[in-house]
Amino acid sequence: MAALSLEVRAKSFPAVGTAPEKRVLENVRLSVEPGERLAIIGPSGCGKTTLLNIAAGLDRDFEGRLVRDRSARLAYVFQEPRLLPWRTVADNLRFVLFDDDPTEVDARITAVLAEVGLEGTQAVFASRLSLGMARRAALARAFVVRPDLLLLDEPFVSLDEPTAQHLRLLLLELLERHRTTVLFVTHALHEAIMLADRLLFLTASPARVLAVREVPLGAAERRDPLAVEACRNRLLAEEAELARLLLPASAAAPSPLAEVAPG
Ligand SMILES: Nc1ncnc2c1ncn2[C@@H]1O[C@H](COP(=O)(O)OP(=O)(O)OP(=O)(O)O)[C@@H](O)[C@H]1O
Repeated sequence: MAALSLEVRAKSFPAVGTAPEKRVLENVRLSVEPGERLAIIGPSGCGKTTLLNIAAGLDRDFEGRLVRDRSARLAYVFQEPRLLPWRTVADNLRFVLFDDDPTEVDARITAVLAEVGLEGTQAVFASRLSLGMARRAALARAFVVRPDLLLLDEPFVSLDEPTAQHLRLLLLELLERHRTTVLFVTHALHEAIMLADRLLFLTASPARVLAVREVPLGAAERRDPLAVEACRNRLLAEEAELARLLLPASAAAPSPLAEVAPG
């Protein structure tokens, strides 16, 4: 059985004031197998976050069907870290572990903070963290629940490229170590190639599925920026429609920096 199976026949946001009703998603189907990592890629504002919210069960106002094991533990890393600034790092993690044995909780928090490179920060208030550290803490809060299904919405947006790359490598390490099932959203094809097994491309709004492609890279190649770049260029060269979707018309030479800007 798939870890997640979703069919959105239609999703619209109702008219508000002078803004008319907006159709965002149309006939989008996807499924994620246990242990698989699926990336959703599409232009800014096409409906990626909306789709992720539906997959999470946060938005039930759509035509279609969501099938997910209700007993599966779900973690969601939002576009913004969404930490509670008045709580310490440890308390932010403790907040999502309320059902667990309190004697085990501290050890789990210490271990996961070490995994994300935040050892020794238990007592630091979240408001004191840099954005890079806050994003690490948000990853720690997701992994501390040992999720059966992890949803990520552009988890490295607004970071400088070296920091983002550092965190991508860290996330890849965590995903491989824990064999986590993942559904994640990004606008950056090189990030998707690095982290995902399969890529689902959405059209501009109202979003439909444009294409689904496997990522033919092994663990070592994912960590090699040149191999990722070559894979990306191959994909864009083979698929004219993807290139039109992801590259500005003026882009002469494909490069990660030429991709659509984050929203
Ligand atoms: N609650 C809402 N009410 C009305 N319109 C909304 C609402 N949430 C999102 N939208 C609109 O739906 C469309 C899709 O938004 P969504 O955030 O899902 O896109 P996205 O692909 O994730 O964008 P980005 O790449 O900028 O993160 C946008 O036009 C957005 O303005």
